[in-house]
Amino acid sequence: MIRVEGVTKTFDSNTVLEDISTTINQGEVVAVIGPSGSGKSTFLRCLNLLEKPSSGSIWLNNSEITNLTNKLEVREQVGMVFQHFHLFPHKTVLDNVSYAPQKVKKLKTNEAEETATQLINKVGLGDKLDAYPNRLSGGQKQRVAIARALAMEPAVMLFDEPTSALDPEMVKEVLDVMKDLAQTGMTMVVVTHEMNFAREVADLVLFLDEGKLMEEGPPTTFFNSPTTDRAKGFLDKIL
Ligand SMILES: Nc1ncnc2c1ncn2[C@@H]1O[C@H](COP(=O)(O)OP(=O)(O)OP(=O)(O)O)[C@@H](O)[C@H]1O
Repeated sequence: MIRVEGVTKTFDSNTVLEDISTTINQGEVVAVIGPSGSGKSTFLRCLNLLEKPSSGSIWLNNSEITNLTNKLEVREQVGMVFQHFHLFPHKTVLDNVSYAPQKVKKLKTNEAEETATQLINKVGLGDKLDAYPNRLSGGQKQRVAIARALAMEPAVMLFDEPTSALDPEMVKEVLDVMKDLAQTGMTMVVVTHEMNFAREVADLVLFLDEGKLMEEGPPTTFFNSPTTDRAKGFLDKIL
């Protein structure tokens, strides 16, 4: 579904990703793990062209997207959830979720609102349809952000440290929504520091260090028998 071939990303003279190649198959949940500054977010942002690779190519469903000028086409297919929610502050929960399908997919208001309501119910916020973001907790905001991304019916969902800005008691409610989503067969790429999520939910772990893809494999292999000193050192520090 997503193929990454020899992707390198350089900011000025700083090489942040170096010759990354991997394949993310349909329905797979991929956890991207690594120390701070290892390039995880940049890798994720290359997948939906928020960052353009300096070299190499990205393929989505066998079409190369690396040089597409119409990035909207990619964003429709690849949803993204950020650490800091980015909800529209002056729109209600319902309007936040139904806005893009009306604007971009040209859905009629009632159609968009019907789908949005279903998604908002699914993330457990059916009683907050008319609430504004400033009345929601961080965990609730993030669940709205997930519903909003899903409203575009993406083929792939990217999550960039979706629980890092949350108070600890709200982390679980967001991870639970993500687990449910994984069970529906959604293809998901998740940059995360939540090792239990990676262990329990991911099909594949990508371990990045200093911009290099150092290890790639199922979580049991990565967590139980990492092969590189870098991964061993990282796991020793955090587990
Ligand atoms: N737009 C940018 N311009 C210049 N340098 C950048 C830019 N974005 C990221 N970088 C640099 O790229 C490197 C990797 O950053 P990135 O955010 O991808 O790492 P990360 O592994 O996600 O880190 P963290 O876990 O701390 O979020 C860092 O040195 C960062 O300063």
